[in-house]
Amino acid sequence: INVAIFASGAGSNAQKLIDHFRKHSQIKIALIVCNKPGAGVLTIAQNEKIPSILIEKEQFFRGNAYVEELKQHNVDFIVLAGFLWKVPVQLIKAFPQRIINIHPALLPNYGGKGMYGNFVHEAVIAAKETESGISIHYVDELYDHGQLIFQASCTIEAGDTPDSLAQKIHALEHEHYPLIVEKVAGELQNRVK
Ligand SMILES: N[C@@H]1O[C@H](COP(=O)(O)O)[C@@H](O)[C@H]1O
Repeated sequence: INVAIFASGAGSNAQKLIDHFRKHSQIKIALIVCNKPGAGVLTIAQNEKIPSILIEKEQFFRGNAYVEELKQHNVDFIVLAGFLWKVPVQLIKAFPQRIINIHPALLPNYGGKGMYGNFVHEAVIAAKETESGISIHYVDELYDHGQLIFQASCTIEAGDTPDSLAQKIHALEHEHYPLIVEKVAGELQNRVK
């Protein structure tokens, strides 16, 4: 199973996924797709010698959504890891039940357009929530909306700030995302056999 990681930021989740699947016999991180010039994840791709493509808005939303490029890299499964653009229907149709995303909050709360990075943690803390967490879900036409696959939570202590909460959330993401990708992509492997 060839996996493409879509990311817009630093790429800490991408790095954990690359480390986890480095010696994996069935699942390979085959491509990094990024929409932000200079993003940290592009440096990770270079260091790891993994092909990467920098995508343009025009072609992504009004062109072929890079479906051809993904096919050229024999991509079977797409993992969003801090990718900030909504996935166009064309791409969802080309990869049915083969695109998953991780969101740094307990969906269905604190999801949707504009709800990313520290904006999420600020909103969670402002609402005086006592817990937060991560949500991994299949991607559909709406932001942070598709069928849930997995959630894990952490408590919010009195002194927590958006930054300290972000640290706790990243720890949960790095612990669980590689294992969930392995499980879901592994099931795909059995489906395509
Ligand atoms: N969607 C969110 O964006 C962040 C990306 O972090 P990184 O993987 O680029 O470090 C993660 O917290 C993820 O949940």
